[in-house]
Amino acid sequence: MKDLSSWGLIIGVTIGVVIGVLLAVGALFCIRFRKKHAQIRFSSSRRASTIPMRVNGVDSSSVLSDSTMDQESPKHPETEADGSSFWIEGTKRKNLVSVSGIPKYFYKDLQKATRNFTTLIGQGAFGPVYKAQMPTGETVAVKVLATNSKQGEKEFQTEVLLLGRLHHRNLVNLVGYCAEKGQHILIYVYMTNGSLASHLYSEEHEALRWDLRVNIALDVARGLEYLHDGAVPPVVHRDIKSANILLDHSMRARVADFGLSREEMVSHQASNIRGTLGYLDPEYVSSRSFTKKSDVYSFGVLLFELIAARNPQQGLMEYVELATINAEGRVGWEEIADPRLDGVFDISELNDVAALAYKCINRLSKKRPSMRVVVQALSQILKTSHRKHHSRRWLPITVEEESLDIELSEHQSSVSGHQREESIDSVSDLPDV
Ligand SMILES: Nc1ncnc2c1ncn2[C@@H]1O[C@H](COP(=O)(O)OP(=O)(O)OP(=O)(O)O)[C@@H](O)[C@H]1O
Repeated sequence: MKDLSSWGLIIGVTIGVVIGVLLAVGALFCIRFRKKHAQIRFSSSRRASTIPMRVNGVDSSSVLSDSTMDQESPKHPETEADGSSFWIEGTKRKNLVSVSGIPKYFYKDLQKATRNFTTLIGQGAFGPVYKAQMPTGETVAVKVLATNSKQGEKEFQTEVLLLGRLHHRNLVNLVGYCAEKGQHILIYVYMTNGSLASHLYSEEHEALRWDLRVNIALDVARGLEYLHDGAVPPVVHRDIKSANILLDHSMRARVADFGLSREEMVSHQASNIRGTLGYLDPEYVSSRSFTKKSDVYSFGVLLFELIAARNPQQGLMEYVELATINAEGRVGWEEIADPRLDGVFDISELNDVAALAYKCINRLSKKRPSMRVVVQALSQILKTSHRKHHSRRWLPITVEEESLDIELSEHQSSVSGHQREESIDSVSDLPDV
């Protein structure tokens, strides 16, 4: 009897253990299945919201000619962990982030911020641009896509997708967009000092000092270098011109309007040619194939614009060609210097910048330097200028000279703070023309 009850106990315990093990295995299986299911759901939603066009240009950027430190445009202090800014909190559409990670905004809030679209800054080929005062006090530029433009639809999609992945301190970064009520709107960082063109050609502004012009050239070169060599895949701007260079409160320059493909920009004289007359690479015009070197050509024209303050659509290049008869592209460029400079510039520095510009506008694209080499050359020019100013400190100088010197060195140190050691010594080391 005792034997029988102990057998019963053993059998009972064994059955209990078996059931327990089966329950544990079942529970484990359930947990693993749920985890896996959740993973599949997560990755498929990520796939749906991520367009595999490019990885973020910043994360994937290769080492550029100047330091990659602080390469990204300055982050707003109130930047969320996911990288999207919430400086227009309350205006930004809640829980809605676009496919490109650029925050989406309500139309009615933008309407309010632009006082019902009455704060017009200017009108571009893309549509009108308004200044907007956000509830947080932040000022932004709001570009409303012309609704009657078919091409505008494409531009809008291209720009939001592309710009969402491009960030650099020398680019006019996109900070938001709105796609509502048939309207397509792009929101950009506001550039207080307007376009470079307005500073070169409008009497409303004081003449730009020479040192500022060289700093602006370097800023633009860095922005372009990032587009060419830092972004993955590379971006060719296609419309580098002084109207597309915008200046912030401290006169630092940023490249605007990249990623646009406007039909309105098509020259009326040569069909299917995109860009702006006066800046167009002649090789592109004949071959119809636009390359990074076509941007380099337009940048060369921009450098001459900075030197001479002459509009490329009003004979700048003819003026340059005349100057080369004597200068052979190396010296004597001071003849074409902007009269508003009043002769206040270092002649050898101006000749170096002009010689660089001349190499950029070589008719043969393969003889033009890359933007990386251009950045190196301009950094070198600025470095030499900075050194000259420092060595002059040992000579007796006037009070005015001293204050100008301090101002310049402050500006230069903010520029050179993120430069790496250059690998070329002078402009003459560039590919020969
Ligand atoms: N982010 C910005 N901050 C301040 N002003 C801006 C900004 N973006 C554009 N603007 C100004 O708005 C006006 C229109 O600019 P937009 O870029 O649309 O055209 P554009 O460059 O003048 O001409 P196009 O479209 O033919 O290239 C210009 O005066 C420009 O300086």
